Amino acid sequence: MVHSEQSSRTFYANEPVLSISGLSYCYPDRHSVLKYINLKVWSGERVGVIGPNGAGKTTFFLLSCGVLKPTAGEIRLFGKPVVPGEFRPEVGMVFQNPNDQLFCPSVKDDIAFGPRNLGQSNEEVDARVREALSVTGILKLGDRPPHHLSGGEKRLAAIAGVLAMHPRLVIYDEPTSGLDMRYRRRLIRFLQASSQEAMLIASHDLEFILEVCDRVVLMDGGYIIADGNPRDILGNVRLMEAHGLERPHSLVPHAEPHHK
Ligand SMILES: Nc1ncnc2c1ncn2[C@@H]1O[C@H](COP(=O)(O)OP(=O)(O)OP(=O)(O)O)[C@@H](O)[C@H]1O
Repeated sequence: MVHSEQSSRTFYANEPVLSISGLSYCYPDRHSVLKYINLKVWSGERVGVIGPNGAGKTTFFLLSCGVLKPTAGEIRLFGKPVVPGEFRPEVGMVFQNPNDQLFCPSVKDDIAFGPRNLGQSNEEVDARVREALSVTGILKLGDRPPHHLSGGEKRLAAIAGVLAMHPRLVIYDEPTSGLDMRYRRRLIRFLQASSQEAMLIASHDLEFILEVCDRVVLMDGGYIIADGNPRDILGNVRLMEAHGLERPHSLVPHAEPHHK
């Protein structure tokens, strides 16, 4: 495995946010999709998870938040084992398709749904809804029906719904898919400014990963192939090409000679 200790930020924490050891998973109709994964995510880290189609990224996320049950191995969130099916408000997942997450008559109701189910008071629920609308920059959308929103607006509404739960780990699956340049840029700024929670972000948009993440994990064939500094991993042409990926354009040296 390629490993780089270098990171653009320093983290201070005794206990990992997420600790995964010996994690393996097989879908009922398939041989193994994840093979003995070990990983620790620390407080405040923004970890990009990259890899070709079918590498196992989404499966890994569904296991991390207790939607799927590991075939082998252990997952701990803040030191406590993840029990499949058990609700853990410390972790929130933003699904690839926001339609999977939005189901209430208004955006505000959707955002309120989680905190209300946590048993928060009406005042606290209202405060969290306002805060989530504000940090995601969608205050004007609060009263709109989610199914009338554009794809980009829906994505921000789905993120707001997750943030209203005050999670300490947020998992984003392909957050830029379907976003135009303006919404993509808004999302980048928002994620760069988010320092409270740790993040796991799967994306094929490698320029986005470079802008947002301070650590990258490269997965392929159910294995973690590399784990380290985003520029070291994404700039490693041989490594990237060996796993069906391309070095992002912004990491191509300007002085590189043209091939004839
Ligand atoms: N419900 C399922 N039942 C059986 N096999 C599945 C199921 N979901 C995913 N798989 C298989 O597991 C493997 C990993 O899929 P997964 O969605 O985790 O990959 P991924 O890295 O997220 O891919 P992508 O980048 O295309 O989203 C793939 O071969 C996929 O076909």
